[in-house]
Amino acid sequence: QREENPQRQWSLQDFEIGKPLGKGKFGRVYLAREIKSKYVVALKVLYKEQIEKYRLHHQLRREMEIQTGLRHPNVLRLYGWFHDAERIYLILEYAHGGELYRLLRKTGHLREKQAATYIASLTQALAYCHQKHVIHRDIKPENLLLDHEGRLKIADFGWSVQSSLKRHTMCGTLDYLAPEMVENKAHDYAVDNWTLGVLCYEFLYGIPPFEAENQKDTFRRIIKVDLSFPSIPNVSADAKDLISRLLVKDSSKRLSLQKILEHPWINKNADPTGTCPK
Ligand SMILES: CC(=O)NC[C@@H]1CCN(c2c(Cl)cnc3[nH]c(-c4cn(C)nc4C)nc23)C1
Repeated sequence: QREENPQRQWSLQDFEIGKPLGKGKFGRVYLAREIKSKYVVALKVLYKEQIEKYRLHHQLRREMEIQTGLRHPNVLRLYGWFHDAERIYLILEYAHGGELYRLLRKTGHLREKQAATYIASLTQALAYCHQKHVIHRDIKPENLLLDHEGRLKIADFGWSVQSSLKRHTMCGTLDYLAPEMVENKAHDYAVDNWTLGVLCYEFLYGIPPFEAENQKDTFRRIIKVDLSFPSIPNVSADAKDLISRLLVKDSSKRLSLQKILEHPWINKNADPTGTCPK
């Protein structure tokens, strides 16, 4: 049957391949340009044998169906895909600003206006995803990209799920896991709210809140919600208030996405255009 928006059949011959941009989960991502339109994209190349070996084709299919259907200024677009004998190619939006992670490592920590702007963008993107019944579950700085105007883009929906009922599968890296995921309990949308708290803390202090020497200690700190605020850098009381209302063990008591957007710290500091000029 015809697609919702008729995707023409792409092939490798339609693109000029540029420099490698980095490693995704199961393949490399290249800068590329569609020859006719000169449109610049990121081309994610995945090896079929890897996908089969790790039995990931259903997860990949889910990622592709989910990301193709999402249209939001803070969600990286998946324009289409094609394959050849050994590889699957995802035609992704190219984020000119690169990984937020690098910016964070370079600057150490973000200014409050910058951090609030990114948290507001992430919250709006998650509210959009949740109303489309999608839980990302893997929001971490490595999966956050920046466009040419410094606008945040959530990428890599590899672990996102079409949430019908509560999910039980383990996923994500340690620092960003909510207690109910660490304790392998049923979890739902509210895991993304917890992660927003972790990210907000990391944007402002440069380190995630429950960082520890090893996994066991990180797990223990998460389950205990062992949260403390360093005195350096000096962070506003409003910011700490928002973080404290997100890093709550009982997932039903975490601040809702709507309430985050109404929080005083967001209202005072977030740039409505999402770009937050220097
Ligand atoms: C979230 C994710 O999939 N990360 C792994 C891949 C690394 C490059 N990916 C990019 C993807 Cl999928 C899209 N756009 C990108 N832009 C860049 C980039 C730009 N600069 C200046 N430096 C970099 C790096 N990278 C991408 C994603």
